[in-house]
Amino acid sequence: MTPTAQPLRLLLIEDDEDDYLILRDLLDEAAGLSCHLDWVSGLAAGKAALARDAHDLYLIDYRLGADSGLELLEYAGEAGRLRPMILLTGQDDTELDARALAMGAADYLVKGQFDARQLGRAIRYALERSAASERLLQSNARAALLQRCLEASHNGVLIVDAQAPGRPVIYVNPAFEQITGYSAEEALGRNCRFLQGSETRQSGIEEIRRALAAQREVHVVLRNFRKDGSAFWNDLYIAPVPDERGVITHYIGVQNDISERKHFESQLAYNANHDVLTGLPNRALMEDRLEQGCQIARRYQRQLGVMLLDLDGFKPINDTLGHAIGDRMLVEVAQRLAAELRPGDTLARLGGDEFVIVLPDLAHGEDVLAVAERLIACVARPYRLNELDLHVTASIGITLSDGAIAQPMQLIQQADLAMYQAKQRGRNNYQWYTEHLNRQVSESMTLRNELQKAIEALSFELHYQPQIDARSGAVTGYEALLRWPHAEQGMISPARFIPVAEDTGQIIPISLWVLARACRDARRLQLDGLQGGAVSVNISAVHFLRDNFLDSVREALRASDLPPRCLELEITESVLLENAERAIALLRELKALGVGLALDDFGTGYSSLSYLKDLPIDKVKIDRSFIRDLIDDPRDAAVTRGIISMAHHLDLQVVAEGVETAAQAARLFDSQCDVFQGYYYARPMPLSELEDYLRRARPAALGLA
Ligand SMILES: Nc1nc2c(ncn2[C@@H]2O[C@H](COP(=O)(O)O[C@H]3[C@@H](O)[C@H](n4cnc5c(=O)[nH]c(N)nc54)O[C@@H]3COP(=O)(O)O)[C@@H](O)[C@H]2O)c(=O)[nH]1
Repeated sequence: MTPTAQPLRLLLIEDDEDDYLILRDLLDEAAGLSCHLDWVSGLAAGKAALARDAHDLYLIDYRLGADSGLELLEYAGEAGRLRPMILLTGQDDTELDARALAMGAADYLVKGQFDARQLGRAIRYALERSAASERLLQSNARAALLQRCLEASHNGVLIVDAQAPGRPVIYVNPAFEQITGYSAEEALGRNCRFLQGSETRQSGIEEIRRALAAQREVHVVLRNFRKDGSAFWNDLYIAPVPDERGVITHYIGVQNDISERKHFESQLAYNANHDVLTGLPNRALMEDRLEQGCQIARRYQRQLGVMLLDLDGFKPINDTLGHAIGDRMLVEVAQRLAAELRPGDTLARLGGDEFVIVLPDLAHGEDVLAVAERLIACVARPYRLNELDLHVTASIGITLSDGAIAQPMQLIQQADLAMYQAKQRGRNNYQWYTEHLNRQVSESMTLRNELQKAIEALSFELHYQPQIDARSGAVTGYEALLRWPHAEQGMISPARFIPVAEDTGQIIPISLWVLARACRDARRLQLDGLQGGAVSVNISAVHFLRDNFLDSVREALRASDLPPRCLELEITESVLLENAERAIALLRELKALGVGLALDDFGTGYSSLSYLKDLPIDKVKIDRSFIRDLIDDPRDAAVTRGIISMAHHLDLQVVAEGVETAAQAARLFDSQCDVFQGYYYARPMPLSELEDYLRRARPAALGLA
């Protein structure tokens, strides 16, 4: 009986008041029973009281007028009332006793045959039995709920008997069956080792053994095997289950198949280190391999070779045929390169069409050359993609190390410099990194910085070199030549800084300044009454190909008020390289504007004669490399004559550059060359000197006619 401070509340359902009074007196006498007795009479009042459920125990008389107390037992049973009920009768009837107990009565007492002590004991027993069965019911309900939870769980659960020999499995839930493929019948009675397959030496298993020995819980991830032999990652939590005395009687294991998560994690780890397109190591993994390579080279006194390979001609394929084709080509390049390397080598893709090759174990540094040659050859084979034969080549920069380098990534920078050099040297070749190359690059960096300061301070000058008419000796024009007076290095040649400026884009402000200054100076000469003809300005292909080049010419003319016919633009064949049609269209617009056009350095570089007839130019300038050996080398003389003849047939004037001697001038004159320019006549000079020169110039003194 639950100990309570409150007296028990009892209800007597009885028609006879005398019986109520007798019972009340007996209860008062019953030792150890503190209770309060209520009384109702009749079946209806009894049902109502049962429905209210306000009492701890009911004493029900068998005879309720014409009704039977058994009806109340039945009613309570149907209503799910669980309070103990004791049936009281006037006579001892075994059959009635049995029926009453079957219908849920806790006891059966015959009126007049029990005393206070017996009544008290009957009530106590009834209450205790009722409490016990209520506890049992609750416990059964809880057990049923736990069972349902285990059955519904997505986690596999197994219970092991810790006391039985071999610790057999005594329970597995359906999720366990589903994860492992073993049915409960197949799993029960066995030790869990059957899930380990042959992998019994996993560190997790050791950990489980230690935990079980120490009787503590453990969480491990094991590689287990399903019934069909396939492996799965088992995220397993095992806890010891003690009984009331603290003795471990069972172990419960909760397991989860985390194979998918493991796969995803390893995919993530793979992706973090590999290029998704080609599957090659990416920059991160390459860095790692590079460091390892340096360690190997140091430890075993070997050479480490690092190559940076960049494809030539990949961009136009990618841009014109689309990225799908470009991607397929990159994959094929990766496969071809990989096939040329040894297992210990690393081929990585840095992005775009750039690959790194790390050769960590070279006996001789030169061994890298054979590899480079193989790589160049394999890349150059045609690619059959979308029924097209496509071609790319490779430029490779190579550097070597003995591994003693604090920052291995510097090797990539070195290889990059060498690769850039390979590009400059016509592509489809390899170049070594050298200290000299390094110096060149760092000089070029310094030059860039200084050039920027010069641009900002406008510390350039223009010198002018006269051009002489071969027949009359008159000055027909003068070429503007840029000069950069440097505080420490003196006059820096444009041949040195213009290529750097073209690379960096610094050529644009420089070129705009030259154009504006040349137009302004030419206009000043005109206003001073000096007849020098047109001023020729060298135009970099980088500037020429800018969208607003035409506007910048117009602006220079407008700002200086120079008539367009007094300006001549010298372009080189390189302007035609990228987009010849666009370049020719632009030349036509310039022509329409009224400026003169000359093709500079003719005979060098691209020199495709087919386009020459379409160019709206006025002049070609024979490169001074032909003039230099004109007298001694009959081939140069022949080329020069050929150029002059061809130009005349196309109605173009010919200017010879770099005329240094009278003999050269005479030979050129004989070959019908129209205009001479060179030190023989005058060196490039500042504007003030040009003014004097033009004042002094006498056609008869200069001409050969
Ligand atoms: N985009 C621009 N390029 C420019 C500009 N100014 C010059 N340049 C180009 O730089 C290159 C080197 O020019 P420079 O050192 O000025 O040399 C020129 C002449 O000084 C030189 N020359 C002239 N006569 C002789 C000679 O008899 N012998 C000899 N050894 N050299 C001589 O030739 C250069 C002229 O070249 P070109 O332009 O091809 O007529 C040079 O490529 C310049 O074009 C500029 O403002 N913008």
